[in-house]
Amino acid sequence: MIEVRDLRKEYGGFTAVEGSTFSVDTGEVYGIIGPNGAGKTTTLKMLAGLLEPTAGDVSVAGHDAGTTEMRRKLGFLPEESPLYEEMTPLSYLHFFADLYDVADGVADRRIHDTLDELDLEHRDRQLGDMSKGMKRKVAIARSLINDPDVLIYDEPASGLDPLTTNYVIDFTSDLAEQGKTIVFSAHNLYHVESICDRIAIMNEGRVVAQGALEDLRAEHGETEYHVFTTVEVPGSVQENGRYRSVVDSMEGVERIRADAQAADGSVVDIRTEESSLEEVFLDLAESGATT
Ligand SMILES: Nc1ncnc2c1ncn2[C@@H]1O[C@H](COP(=O)(O)OP(=O)(O)OP(=O)(O)O)[C@@H](O)[C@H]1O
Repeated sequence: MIEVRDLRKEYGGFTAVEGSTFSVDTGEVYGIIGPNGAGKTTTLKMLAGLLEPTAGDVSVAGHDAGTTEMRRKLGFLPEESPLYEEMTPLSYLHFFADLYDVADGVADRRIHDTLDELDLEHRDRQLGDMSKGMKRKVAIARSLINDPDVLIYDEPASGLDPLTTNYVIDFTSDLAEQGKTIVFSAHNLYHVESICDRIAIMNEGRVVAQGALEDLRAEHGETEYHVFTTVEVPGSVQENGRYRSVVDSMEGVERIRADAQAADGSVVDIRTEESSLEEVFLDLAESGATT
């Protein structure tokens, strides 16, 4: 659905994005994470056809980025969505429906259905008088006005309280279940972990790792084995009447088993702990790894 090849963006002499190559399948949720300034917004804007790449290719649903055909298939949610403050949600959304040539009857139904799904109250209040969360919901409704196949969301839950954040993330996940293809950036790795099929980690303009979380963990993460024994073994700490040792390999587990047996004890429990996305991310960001 989305193909990105060798994408590069320079601002003046500064390279903000370099050599990005990835693809997103139909119905997939693809998360882009990375520290501040990694190039996420720049990448998303190029995907949405709002920023001309210095080099490289982007195609969305078979159309080049920026073409009218592509825009009709796409909904973009910017990181900050300035709305026309004097408009109400209804007048604002009808205005954009007109821009997309959505027939009046269809627009009416779509706007009300979407605002119902988003649980937006006070639809006749001016946008300038609405809370941040309400404004974000209106911006999300705007991204859906043309019933696009592809959604590009730049930090959809940025600056929202935890309740509204959960609402927006769940809503995004529901959109994916309805078959939309979604690319989004986020700073909250838990959200990315919970709803993304695949993830790209960006650092200093480059995609330094990408894949399903399990693959990223296998390639860049670590597995820790927490081994509980009935007796003290070298390196163990006492915990609730037993002893816990932490090792990073099965050989380590076998060594502890042998140590425990030699002290007339035994292994009573082994727990596996995988690196979280946060740990993989921090390792990659700190090592400045590149692909
Ligand atoms: N219009 C611009 N002119 C010059 N430099 C820019 C411009 N827009 C972005 N940059 C620079 O490009 C780099 C990437 O910025 P970008 O906004 O894409 O990062 P980001 O990963 O989205 O960051 P954040 O998480 O803080 O939103 C940064 O160093 C930024 O300062």
